[in-house]
Amino acid sequence: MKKTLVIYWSGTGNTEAMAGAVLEGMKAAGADAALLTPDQVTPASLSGVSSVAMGCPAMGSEVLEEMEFQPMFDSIKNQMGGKAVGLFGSFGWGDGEWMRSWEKDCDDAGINRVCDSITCCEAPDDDVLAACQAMGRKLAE
Ligand SMILES: Cc1cc2nc3c(=O)[nH]c(=O)nc-3n(C[C@H](O)[C@H](O)[C@H](O)COP(=O)(O)O)c2cc1C
Repeated sequence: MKKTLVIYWSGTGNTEAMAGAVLEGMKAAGADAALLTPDQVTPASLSGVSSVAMGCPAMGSEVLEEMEFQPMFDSIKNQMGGKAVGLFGSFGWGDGEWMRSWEKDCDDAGINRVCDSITCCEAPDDDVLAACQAMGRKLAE
């Protein structure tokens, strides 16, 4: 059974709803899948994990959430080699710049992004939740 993770930060629940749908997809595909917030992530969390979905909304000025998520991401980004990764998150008024920057940061760190990133404006609708479930299934393949 594949071991997978969803790691997310959410202030008002929009990215949390996306994370829940990714987790559902992983479980539906038979993975041993867990949902973690940044405070729950340690280097040991990644041990034996083959795929990781990470979710964070656009915060600050088109950046990741800076108090919890960004430090957690910085602490693990060099341990993601060999893992399949997907990114997701909600935004409000921008054009998705935060996600493009995050993708570049991942690519520069050699992280293997295997799915198109999923973004949505504010709360995810049914189509977005279905796409999140599909991301989870793909990461559990
Ligand atoms: C402090 C703060 C900064 C934000 N900065 C941005 C931003 O730079 N660009 C953007 O599109 N949305 C921005 N937003 C809007 C959030 O990304 C949006 O409300 C999102 O749905 C929140 O997701 P969450 O419910 O998972 O916390 C910001 C929201 C807050 C509270």
